[in-house]
Amino acid sequence: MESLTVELGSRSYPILIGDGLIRDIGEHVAPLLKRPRTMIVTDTHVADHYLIPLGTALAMADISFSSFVLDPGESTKSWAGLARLTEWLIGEGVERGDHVIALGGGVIGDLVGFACSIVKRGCNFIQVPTTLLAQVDSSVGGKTAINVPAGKNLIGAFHQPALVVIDPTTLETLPRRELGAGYAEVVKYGLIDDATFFGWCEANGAALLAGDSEARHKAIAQGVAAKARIVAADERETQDIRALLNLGHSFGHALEAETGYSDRLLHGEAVAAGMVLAHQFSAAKGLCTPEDAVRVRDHLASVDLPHSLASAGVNTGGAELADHMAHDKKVRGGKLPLILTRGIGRSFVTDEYGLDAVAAFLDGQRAA
Ligand SMILES: NC(=O)c1ccc[n+]([C@@H]2O[C@H](COP(=O)([O-])OP(=O)(O)OC[C@H]3O[C@@H](n4cnc5c(N)ncnc54)[C@H](O)[C@@H]3O)[C@@H](O)[C@H]2O)c1
Ligand SMILES: O=C(O)C(=O)C[C@@H](O)[C@H](O)[C@H](O)COP(=O)(O)O
Ligand SMILES: [Zn+2]
Repeated sequence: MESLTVELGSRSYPILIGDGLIRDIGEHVAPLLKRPRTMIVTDTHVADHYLIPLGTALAMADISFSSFVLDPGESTKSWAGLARLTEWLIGEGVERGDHVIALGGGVIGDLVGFACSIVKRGCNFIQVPTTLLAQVDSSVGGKTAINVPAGKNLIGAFHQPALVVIDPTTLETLPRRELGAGYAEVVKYGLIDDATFFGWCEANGAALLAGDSEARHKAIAQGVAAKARIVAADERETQDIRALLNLGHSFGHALEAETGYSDRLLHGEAVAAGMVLAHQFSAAKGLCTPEDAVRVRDHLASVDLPHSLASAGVNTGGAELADHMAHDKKVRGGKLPLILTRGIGRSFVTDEYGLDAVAAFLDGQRAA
């Protein structure tokens, strides 16, 4: 088992990574609990595979539990999902000192984290991520949220988990399309500030997606370490450091809004197309070379991820897409900071370009 810490002073927490860890989770959870009781929240797909193993591991550590199983998919990350979950937690008699377990992908993690930030003005939660996306990204860092019609994650809170337990073997049951969506967030770490890791992705991405456990392990360990480092440096995204984790997201969230947060375009798929657009926009402004943008597009295309407006299934005008972007949480003084790049692994934040420029660029991409 590997262990690293998200260094946040009194709110620091460990991330444990190990094959089969879900079956030994009791020994890691028990020391945190004020009473030998917990609540597991998951979705139907994940419950089919992992609710019994997790429950058995807790029972072996003399921890009693109840469980709540939600519908899978992005629509659960909503006011309705939040209402159902918070009412269930209160009905279960959740106490502030309790630790609720979020077992699942980013949807369950974001929803449970947000519910735990507000129920009884805050209780603890533990992330047990079961998608590649959640293992390399969403389970760490404490961004919690639901979606609303105006935009992605617009209602939420920063609320850090008390523990993250990553069992990479859970990815063996994850559908290939979901694995690909998570892979986009893996590639993101290379594009932010680690050109060597992007090169590793080009060489090893296909093997990872075909089930190579060594490649999977390297990607998770590398991704989670990068995320822990960035979150520790700028927990609340106030210093243009954590904002780098939004590479591809201003464009991507607009694509998700356009496709109705539906199965038509998964979050990671939207991020893949968004990262290509961010590189193409940077190239159009002379910030990076056209070859850099081509390299990013070609790699994402080679693993069957969306890499253009057309392959993301979006044919909307630039102005409408830019309207979605105006709701971005990073907007300050009416300006949207964009994550652009000076080359592979050289991303930076700038508010030099207005939404008009973005809209005109997107119209050009639509026609391309
Ligand atoms: N908080 C953050 O920092 C952060 C970071 C990135 C993404 N996100 C959010 O995460 C969400 C996307 O998360 P996701 O990609 O994990 O999707 P998800 O949670 O919807 O899970 C994807 C699908 O896979 C199923 N599934 C999960 N684990 C499985 C397993 N091991 N075996 C079989 N099926 C399994 C789920 O039931 C679901 O149908 C988005 O809402 C996005 O905004 C948050
Ligand atoms: O943890 C972060 O910070 C991220 O930006 C990670 C992103 O992958 C994630 O999708 C995040 O939810 C997007 O940021 P948001 O602030 O727009 O919700
Ligand atoms: Zn994301």
